[in-house]
Amino acid sequence: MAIASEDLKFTLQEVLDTFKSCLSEHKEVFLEHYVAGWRGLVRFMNCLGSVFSFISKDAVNKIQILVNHLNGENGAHYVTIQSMVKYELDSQLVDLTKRGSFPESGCRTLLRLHRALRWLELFLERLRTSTEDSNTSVMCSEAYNESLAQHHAWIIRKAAGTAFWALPGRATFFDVLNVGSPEQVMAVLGDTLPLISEVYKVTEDLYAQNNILELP
Ligand SMILES: CCCCCCCCCCCCC/C=C/[C@@H](O)[C@H](COP(=O)(O)O)NC(=O)CCCCCCCCCCCCCCC
Repeated sequence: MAIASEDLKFTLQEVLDTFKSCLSEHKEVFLEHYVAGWRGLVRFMNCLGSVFSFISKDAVNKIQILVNHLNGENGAHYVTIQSMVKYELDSQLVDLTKRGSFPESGCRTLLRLHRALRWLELFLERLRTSTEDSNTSVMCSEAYNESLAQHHAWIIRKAAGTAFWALPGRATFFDVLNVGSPEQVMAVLGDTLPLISEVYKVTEDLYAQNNILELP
């Protein structure tokens, strides 16, 4: 499976690099790189098996909505998350209290990925501090229950919970990451996590300031 391994190696490095290039010096988040980071994550998730495909389908769908905004005629307003929020709110392109005319607004679409980024942060932090006998399914569901689950209906929580049990064990998971020894995996996670946390925090603050953390 040399090709799959190469692919994974590339993906992890890509995730690291894209999250690195997400933030401008003024702490703006470039949407193009944010989306690229998600593409890398999804590619990685696809290698974990087809039980995750209902999750990656939703992520891909949301990534595509954002790419369409970026490439659309108003693309210039979508260069950063900050400019997107300002443009969509000023132009009243966001459903604020109930779903209506703008089911594909950039603001509500990105919010879903943003919440998933919190799951990722919690999961990777658990992975980084795990020991040989830690269980990836448990780490994954704990991270999920502390974050995304609160925003999901019962049926989605149930499906996600079932999929988590199909995750490979820690040793296999680390092999699949293909960065080298467990120590090297820990080091890469240690490099990646602060970048992801920072992007998460900047986005969270922006959404809080604009009072759009609960968009329908
Ligand atoms: C590693 C195993 C992957 C576990 C992923 C944990 C997240 C579980 C999410 C379950 C989502 C189920 C699909 C449907 C979701 C939607 O209902 C729901 C709401 O959308 P709506 O308001 O438009 O209706 N959508 C969402 O919340 C967005 C979910 C996006 C999930 C993306 C997950 C990507 C995970 C990437 C894993 C990479 C691991 C990398 C390790 C180095």
